[in-house]
Amino acid sequence: QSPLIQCITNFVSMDLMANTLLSAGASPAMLHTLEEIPDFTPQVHALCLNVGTLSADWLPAMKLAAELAHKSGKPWVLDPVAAGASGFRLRACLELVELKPTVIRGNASEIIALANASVGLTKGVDSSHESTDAVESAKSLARASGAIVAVSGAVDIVTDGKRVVGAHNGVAMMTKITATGCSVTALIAAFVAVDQAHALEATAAALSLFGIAGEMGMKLANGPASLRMHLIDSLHGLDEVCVLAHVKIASLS
Ligand SMILES: Nc1ncnc2c1ncn2[C@@H]1O[C@H](COP(=O)(O)OP(=O)(O)O)[C@@H](O)[C@H]1O
Ligand SMILES: Cc1ncsc1CCOP(=O)(O)O
Ligand SMILES: [Mg+2]
Repeated sequence: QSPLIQCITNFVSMDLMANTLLSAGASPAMLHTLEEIPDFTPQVHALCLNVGTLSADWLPAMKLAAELAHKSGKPWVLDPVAAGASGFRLRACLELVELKPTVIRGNASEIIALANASVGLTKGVDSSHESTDAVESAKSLARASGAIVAVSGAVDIVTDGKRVVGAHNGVAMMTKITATGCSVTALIAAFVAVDQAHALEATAAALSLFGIAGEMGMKLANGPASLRMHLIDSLHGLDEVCVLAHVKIASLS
């Protein structure tokens, strides 16, 4: 279906995120100017908001885009990068959560910070927790927000507040490439755009597929830089037979 995905994202991630969407068959558009949002956002199939390099002047565009997506029945996905790193960032993330994201995807430390509304000891954009440490936080955030919540890590956890699913694909080397988390959030937006009625399943499938591409890519890679290239090539080359042979999604609840 090649869904059109609007991404308002951090400067670090723009290239890898756009290439991830293209290699998966979606159409990325990195449009973030406030003046363009009223014309453009109602036309997209899904929206991805990412606060990685947030500054105050970007926030009104993010909020307007989220409101328009919600109003026009389009899914939108939030990546609360480094949510617990500062009061400014945490407040911005909490305000965005109020605007009804379809999915929230973060690493474990981000989901714990958001669920507890707490600023604290952080490693910035990286996680200092395992995804399994964040299951209860993810469930309570899902219940409080109405969003599907995904926690990435060695096991990617996806919950709607009741059901909990684990996607077990991926390789640890993916954490050594900047913006893989951002990019899988955008991939989730593309998957949810195609199957909005099954947002939990679409989220788990996107995480699993990205992980499978990482596993395939790792067979050809020598380190993070070559994995970045082979991850994109592998994502582009995935077919149904390969996905069905490697997908590892299991119920955890
Ligand atoms: N230990 C791991 N083993 C396998 N895959 C991992 C591991 N840690 C993270 N990943 C994968 O790397 C990608 C980025 O996740 P993560 O590093 O948690 O996000 P972020 O970059 O936002 O912190 C995801 O696809 C995730 O499944
Ligand atoms: C390094 C960095 N700094 C601000 S945003 C960003 C990218 C984070 O990407 P990811 O969360 O996917 O690791
Ligand atoms: Mg991240």
